[in-house]
Amino acid sequence: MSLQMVRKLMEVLMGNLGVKPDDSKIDALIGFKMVNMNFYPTCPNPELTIGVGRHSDMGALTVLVQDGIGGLYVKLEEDIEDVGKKGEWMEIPPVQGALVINIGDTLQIISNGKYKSAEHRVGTTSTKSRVSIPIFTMPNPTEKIKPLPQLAERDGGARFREVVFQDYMSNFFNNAHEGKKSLQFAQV
Ligand SMILES: O=C(O)CCC(=O)C(=O)O
Ligand SMILES: [Fe+2]
Repeated sequence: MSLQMVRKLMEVLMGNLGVKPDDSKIDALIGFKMVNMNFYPTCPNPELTIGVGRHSDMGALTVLVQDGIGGLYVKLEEDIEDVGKKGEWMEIPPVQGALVINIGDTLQIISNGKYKSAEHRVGTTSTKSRVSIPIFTMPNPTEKIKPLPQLAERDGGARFREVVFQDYMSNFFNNAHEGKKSLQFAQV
């Protein structure tokens, strides 16, 4: 997936909220990219071992390539028929050729909470090792992020304060991950 497609996706997601940030704003929100390569070796005691603890990603959108092993779980934000109840963990089954797109904290902040960042975790298995490659698109470190003014106005107030992304990132990396606690840094 090219950055072009992530930009398009951002435009669609913003369009659904009835806002149209200009191209330079969108580019500033996704302009900083990082690729991780995760290897989860087989684990003799998967029930005692965490692959990645529960967290949300800090950027705008994460594009994730996973192999065929599985082990990525996302927490349901609300009841979904035939899928599960709010608060339950749902495995995101690997689908050949498919990418997983995660919403990150930045998108939650700029949408004034309309989009929720996905809380997720990774489990391990005793029989197969796993590889995943997330591509994180994030705001430029000097970018100030806050709810888009049009949305804050419509909602009768901003639910998040303005933060410089660099500071958000420091807070994210300097504290142990505990679900979506990272977002509290930007809460008003
Ligand atoms: O391995 C995965 O599927 C996800 C990894 C992850 O959540 C992360 O690197 O932020
Ligand atoms: Fe993640």
